[in-house]
Amino acid sequence: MQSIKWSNGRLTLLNQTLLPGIVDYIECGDYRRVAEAIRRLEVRGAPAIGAAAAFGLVLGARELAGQSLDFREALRQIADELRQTRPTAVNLFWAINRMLSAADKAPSTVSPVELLALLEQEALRIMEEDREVNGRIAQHGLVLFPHAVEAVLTHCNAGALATVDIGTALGVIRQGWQAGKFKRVFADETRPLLQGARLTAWELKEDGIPVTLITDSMAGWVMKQKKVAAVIVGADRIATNGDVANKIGTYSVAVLARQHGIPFYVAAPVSTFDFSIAGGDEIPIEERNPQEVTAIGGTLIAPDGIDVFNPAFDVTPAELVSAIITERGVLRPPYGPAIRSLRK
Ligand SMILES: CSC[C@H]1O[C@H](OP(=O)(O)O)[C@H](O)[C@@H]1O
Repeated sequence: MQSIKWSNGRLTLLNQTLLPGIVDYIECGDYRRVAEAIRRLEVRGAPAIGAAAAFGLVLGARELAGQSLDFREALRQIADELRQTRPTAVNLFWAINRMLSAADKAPSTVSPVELLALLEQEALRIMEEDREVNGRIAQHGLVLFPHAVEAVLTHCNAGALATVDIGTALGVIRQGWQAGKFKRVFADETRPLLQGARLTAWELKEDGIPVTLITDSMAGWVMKQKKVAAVIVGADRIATNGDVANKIGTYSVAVLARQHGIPFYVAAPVSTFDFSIAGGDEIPIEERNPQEVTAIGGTLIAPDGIDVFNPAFDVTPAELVSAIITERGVLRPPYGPAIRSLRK
């Protein structure tokens, strides 16, 4: 299952809001449709959002190439529109900045058409690098399982649908299962948008990996009953001190894991680290439409107009994180020095 496809200058996104029941695709003819897809979570997951935005800039550059205007300034305006789609996943900003940097490095004499070709190559590199990074994260994750365990738990979806390839947390899970490190995965449904139930359970079932779906409120009891030996989740932004922003509910899982003496692992590429912030309290947390909480599939599950708090992410403090699995290896606390070394 490919979340994103670029072929013959056309961007195709798997519409994740319709999964698992409907497998349908969105053909993005211009950057505005890409921005809408990110806002709607038709494409979602930090690395996937970054890659989609990169190709959104390519579509924008193609639109500009035929116009007589300040190409680079107009491209920066399109980049700003893409930046405003979602605030938490740092990969969005990392990818956009990388694309603009590629354009800025080009000589001022290059034509818009030549810049367009250069931007397309950079977006393709971002996609290919994510593919390679997924594989390296999966490999490094194996060291965390020297002995086979019964099962692991994951929250939300950090799989193929959140990246360009096999995923981050689900990449580790796929590799671990293939290596016989565990026999089953417990997947939190992940209210309110159910990325666990709709996406992770679907991905793992498609791969033939035994998966048990649970509601978010069951995670503690599953741990109390010793049904899982580790937690593996993804991330949307990691601060220099190791604080981790991830889907809402992740912090609760981390606290429960600590209570039950279960290791809590985070799998994330270096592109998810935000070296500009010291701690998690600087991470912007997206708040989304209250109707995501008060309705499911258009059916009201709460009084209409009820007050709602709907943060899409929370921040797990570094002291609750047992290890961070990156493509450069496994980081252990204290995270500061190890994370700063990633920057080089
Ligand atoms: C590999 S990043 C996946 C990360 O992104 C998800 O958020 P969303 O579905 O809102 O894009 C969630 O936090 C996942 O852990």
